[in-house]
Amino acid sequence: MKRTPGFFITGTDTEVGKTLVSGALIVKLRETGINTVGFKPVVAGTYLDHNGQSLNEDLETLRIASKLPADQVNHLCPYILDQPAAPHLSAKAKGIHLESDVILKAFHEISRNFDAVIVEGAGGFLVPLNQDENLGDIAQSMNLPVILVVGMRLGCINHALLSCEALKTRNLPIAGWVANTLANAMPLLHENIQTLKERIAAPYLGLIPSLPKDLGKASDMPYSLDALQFAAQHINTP
Ligand SMILES: Nc1ncnc2c1ncn2[C@@H]1O[C@H](COP(=O)(O)OP(=O)(O)OP(=O)(O)O)[C@@H](O)[C@H]1O
Ligand SMILES: C[C@H](N)[C@H](N)CCCCCC(=O)O
Ligand SMILES: [Mg+2]
Repeated sequence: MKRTPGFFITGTDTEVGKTLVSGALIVKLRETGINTVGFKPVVAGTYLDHNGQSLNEDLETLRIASKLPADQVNHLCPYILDQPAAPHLSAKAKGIHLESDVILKAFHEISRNFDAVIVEGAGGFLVPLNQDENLGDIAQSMNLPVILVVGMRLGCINHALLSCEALKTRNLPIAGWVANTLANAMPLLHENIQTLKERIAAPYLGLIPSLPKDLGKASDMPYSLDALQFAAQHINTP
């Protein structure tokens, strides 16, 4: 396997399977001996576990995949906001100004201790960070090849092609794209994938099927390691 500094995982929208793909890639890279960790620039939305501790589902998934103990979850994200909303708005409601410098510092810190970092974006590619910056700027500063997760539902063709244009405008290399089946498979799934294959100038990394019932997750809970391993079997690493 080629050496990789990691990937920036973006998606056609929020709730399209970025966390599933990020966790699966961490599992895959770790299986080949690459000491890989997950990272999120910002998360919005927390739940209370049975001990009353405030947790975020994406960070828990990335932590479990990265084989880190519970008390190290804060290393995976500099901004943990409680309200599940657009991050700059959740932050503003709490009087917090999201700073790219803070995010990049946390990213460089964690990068020092691992061979590869899988960075999961928040929402789609151009989600705002503050009045002047967005997640696309963060991806550009991190200088990682990008993987686009396409949530296979009606409308995804347009969202995927818009995302590719935005990536191209920023000269960000697309290492590949993943088709992710959401809970309900869409009509003409394979024809939709073919349409995208003909239009996205980057390798197709595979189709993740709908998770089997016993591997499905409650909406605000993390993915299980079994679910990540299932997804990992269906995608290639670029
Ligand atoms: N292959 C799949 N099979 C069944 N359900 C899925 C699949 N992929 C994703 N889902 C469901 O869709 C929801 C969104 O997935 P996920 O959290 O991975 O998206 P996301 O892009 O990371 O969202 P966010 O923008 O909030 O980070 C989850 O609740 C998950 O259960
Ligand atoms: C809270 C949610 N799960 C995501 N983490 C954030 C999604 C932000 C979407 C903003 C938008 O594009 O309108
Ligand atoms: Mg996510």
